[in-house]
Amino acid sequence: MLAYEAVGPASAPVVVLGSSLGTTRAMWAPQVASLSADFRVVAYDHRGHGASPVPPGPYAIEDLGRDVLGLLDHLGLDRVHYAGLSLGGMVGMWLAAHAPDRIDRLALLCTSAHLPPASGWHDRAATVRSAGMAAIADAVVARWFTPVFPADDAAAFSKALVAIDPDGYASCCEAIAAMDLRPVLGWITAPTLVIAGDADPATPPAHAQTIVDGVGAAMVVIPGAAHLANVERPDHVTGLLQDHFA
Ligand SMILES: O=C(O)CC1=CCC(=O)O1
Repeated sequence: MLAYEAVGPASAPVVVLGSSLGTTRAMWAPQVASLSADFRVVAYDHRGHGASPVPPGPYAIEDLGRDVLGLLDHLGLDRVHYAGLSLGGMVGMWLAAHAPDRIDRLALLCTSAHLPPASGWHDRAATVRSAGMAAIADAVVARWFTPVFPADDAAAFSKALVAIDPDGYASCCEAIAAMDLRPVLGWITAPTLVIAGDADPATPPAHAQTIVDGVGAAMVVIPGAAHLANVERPDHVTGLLQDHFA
């Protein structure tokens, strides 16, 4: 069972939050306090991350999506809103396409339906398996925040990244390498909001546009945000999620 935390009124509509590769549910701290005033917020750790189990890899996005369906079943939740950033957004697209009866409204942040080249993900998986998470930390965190983001805060995210299990992280890299969700975007019927950071070098706004074109979604580009836009522009992102799920 995935590790999770649930905050907010037990009878309120549920918002499930899926985080990015190399982070835990703590990534959503800037949103949880505000969202939990009106929603039951369930933030979880992907398999291979945080306090969730690390089954043997490689993983597929479908595996991560079925983990979330298992969590919903465990919690007795038939239908929820879902917001996912990056890897969390990939899981959100899979869920909304393959389990449309379980997903009410969908928010996809700083994510992509297809993120080649696969060789880059296999190289990254091999690096962390042989040399550990510290070998990739500086390069990864440089894509998460713009240069004006406070260095101490970036260092805290780097420390959390280095604490992720290398096998779990590598197996999620392999899931991204094999992912191509473009053919199923048209299956998504949930009202969808796509959010991009204007300075995101990992999943730039062009990737968001592909999702918008495939789903028929609304799109917002956040100024002054790199990949972890919900951390760098917390109030803007929280407001968008509150409006979309209201
Ligand atoms: O780690 C990166 O390079 C950016 C990223 C891609 C998928 C994800 O969750 O983060």
